Amino acid sequence: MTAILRAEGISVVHRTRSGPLHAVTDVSLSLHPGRTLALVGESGSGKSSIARAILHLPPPTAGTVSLDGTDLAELSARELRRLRPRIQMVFQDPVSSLNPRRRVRDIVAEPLDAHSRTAAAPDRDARVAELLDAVGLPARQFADRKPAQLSGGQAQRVAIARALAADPQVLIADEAVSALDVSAQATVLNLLRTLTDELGLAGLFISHDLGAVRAVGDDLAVLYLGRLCEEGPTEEVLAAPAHPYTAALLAAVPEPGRALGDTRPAAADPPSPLDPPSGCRFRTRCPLATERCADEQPAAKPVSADRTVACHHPLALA
Ligand SMILES: Nc1ncnc2c1ncn2[C@@H]1O[C@H](COP(=O)(O)OP(=O)(O)OP(=O)(O)O)[C@@H](O)[C@H]1O
Repeated sequence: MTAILRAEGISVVHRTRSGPLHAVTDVSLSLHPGRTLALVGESGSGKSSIARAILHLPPPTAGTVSLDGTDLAELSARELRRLRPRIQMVFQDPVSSLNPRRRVRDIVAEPLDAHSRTAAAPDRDARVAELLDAVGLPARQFADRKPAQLSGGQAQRVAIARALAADPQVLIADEAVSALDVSAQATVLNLLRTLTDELGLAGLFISHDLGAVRAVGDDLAVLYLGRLCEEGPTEEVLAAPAHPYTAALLAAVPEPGRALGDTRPAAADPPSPLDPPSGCRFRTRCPLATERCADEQPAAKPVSADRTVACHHPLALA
């Protein structure tokens, strides 16, 4: 299967007053039409930094991002501006991402207006109605509302309709359901799933919540302190995690060490990306860590046909 978007070996280093902060290190991801990759990790693990690097906002410090075979680094500023709408993003806080003074019909039409793709007003209205329909908001009822007259879930669906108006190939949802109540979460997760299936979009679903990931991601990539721990089909990874960190996340307890039946106290907080541990970044919280883990960064290795893990002591697959 050919990927529509490839990020290869990307690193993101933020300059801070305390020195360089390694938010993302040597991460590779591929997104495929009609599939969604869920990227999961704790707060600060570098998820949003990856999303911004994919859009070249700004470009990654190292590595390449290519869309449909085009390396974004080879484009002029103008070409990049023209290509960027092919990758649309939906953010965590739907209400603040919508202009409070505009009506839903004008918000959804923003990408159409920007590119003057639809000349006549009736065409614009018809397209807006179609897009609102696609996200389950009947135009008759919603087109004239303002953001304040929408629930959080409805506002998020308007943001998704606006993203679709740009006719994207890739849809990135960055914590797009985290701020919603449980039933709105389910609606938006189902919608994202349907849209990738029906429109053949390639999805990147970013979340700290494994429950949400289970509902939407075909494939799962687990991020810890800026590095990928493991990757593979979501159901397989969740049924039998190969990386101790994934196992700890799944056990859903605050102390990963305890989740694995270890009695040593795990480090209370994840280490700082200003001074990440040597070798494997998870080793300071990992009950299976040995000296080798401190000395040597584990490379990503295949553990089955379509799964990889970066660990010196991977858990046995059932
Ligand atoms: N512009 C910036 N300047 C300096 N440091 C930054 C910047 N943006 C992010 N960081 C740092 O980079 C690391 C990764 O942040 P990022 O926002 O990518 O993580 P995240 O997984 O998306 O977390 P969250 O879910 O909390 O947003 C964090 O330590 C963060 O403090």
